[in-house]
Amino acid sequence: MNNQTLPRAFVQAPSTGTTPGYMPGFGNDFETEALPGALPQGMNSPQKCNYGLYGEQLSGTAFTAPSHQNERTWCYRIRPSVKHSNRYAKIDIPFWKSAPHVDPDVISLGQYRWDPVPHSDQALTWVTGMRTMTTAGDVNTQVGMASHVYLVTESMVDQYFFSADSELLIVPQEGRLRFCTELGIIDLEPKEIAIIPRGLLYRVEVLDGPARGFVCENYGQKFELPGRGPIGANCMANRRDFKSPVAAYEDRDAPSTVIIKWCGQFHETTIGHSPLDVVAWHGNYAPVKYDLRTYCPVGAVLFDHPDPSIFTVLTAPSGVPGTANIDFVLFRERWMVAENTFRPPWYHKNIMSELMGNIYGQYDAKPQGFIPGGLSLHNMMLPHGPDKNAFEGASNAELKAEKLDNTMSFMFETRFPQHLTGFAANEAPLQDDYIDCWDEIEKKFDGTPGVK
Ligand SMILES: O=C(O)Cc1cc(O)ccc1O
Ligand SMILES: [Fe+2]
Repeated sequence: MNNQTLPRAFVQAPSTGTTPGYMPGFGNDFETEALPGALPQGMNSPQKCNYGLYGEQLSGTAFTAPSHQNERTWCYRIRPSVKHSNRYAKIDIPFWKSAPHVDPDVISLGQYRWDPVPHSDQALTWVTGMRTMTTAGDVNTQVGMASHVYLVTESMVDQYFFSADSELLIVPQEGRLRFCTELGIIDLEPKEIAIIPRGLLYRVEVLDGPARGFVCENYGQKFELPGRGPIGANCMANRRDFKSPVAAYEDRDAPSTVIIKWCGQFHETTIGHSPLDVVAWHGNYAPVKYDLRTYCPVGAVLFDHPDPSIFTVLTAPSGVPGTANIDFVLFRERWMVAENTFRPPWYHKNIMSELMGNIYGQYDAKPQGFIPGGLSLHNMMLPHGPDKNAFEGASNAELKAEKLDNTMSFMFETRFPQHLTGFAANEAPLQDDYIDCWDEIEKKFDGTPGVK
């Protein structure tokens, strides 16, 4: 056994605890071991690893990616992941779709809004309970995204999953889930988000169900923190508020299945043990969670309404500077103080496609109809903005300092048009009358000067 001294920042995993342990930071180079001395020091590939562990690298970026973007993690595990007992067989997961997926019978051009997708009496896991609402781009060329609603009632038992296609940004709206991953355990509840990286194996357990939420499946370059520009080094999302799990492993022999999403298709193989057998790891490619209540919004302090990019929590670049594959934007509680200003979002058409979800409360541009658990889609270049009531209310409101309270909605905004799935168009509770919310907007112009 190798008796090296543990580094100062070392975090010990709880071997049995019910509360997972976390390490703060976003994209840090972490190191963590569940057994003392399991992590080699000063090198990655000793001739023999301590405890008889196998060393294995998980690369999240090309080997040659620029160093500030290069991400990989070294795992020290009971068995190498290549040990599975049969070839991959295709399986059908009918409601989880991938781009390109253009249903010829569905019209994606339009302003759309949905009530919360209801639970059914079906037992659904993280994999079978995924309901794709929209797809954008192309999973094979690694551009674009899909948006999903998850409806989960059952824990995965001796079943594991990974997506080779994507990282998943998870936004819970109801219920609590536990993500038991190769790199440790993340518990997740509403007002928090998590990112599960591409290729990382995990099992999802229901802590408090049924669970519902939203997922942004990112086919492209990883989410990162947006540059703050002149805002400086603080506010918006701060790195220390992101938490990655400490190492936690299972040494359990049980016939199990591994489901793999690969190029938009699902496959299964069998394995004789829990693959969550990483005893120690170090690196910067890791799952992470973040409490949205720690997001520090920056906004207008005198007049006008800035572009919503001011509320970007995370951005996934597309290769075109400043034009994201996906921005994840948060509309949370904040003070409204702008003078002589129409304070809610303005009317607009946007080259980017905006999918929104309501986590809780009321959204200022749509005081009615956009309810917690609900979604809306304003696709590429389609006009939208405040409904009639929001417009009249905000145009006539006394402009004192006002706290927008009890509000948390978000947007997955992508440079690619989003195509509705058949599920979104025909099975999910689409509000047929959504566009009527702008019906009553009247012409005020009569050719005479003056405020109307
Ligand atoms: O359409 C929406 O409600 C999202 C949005 C909010 C905002 O403050 C400005 C622009 C925008 O697209
Ligand atoms: Fe918008």
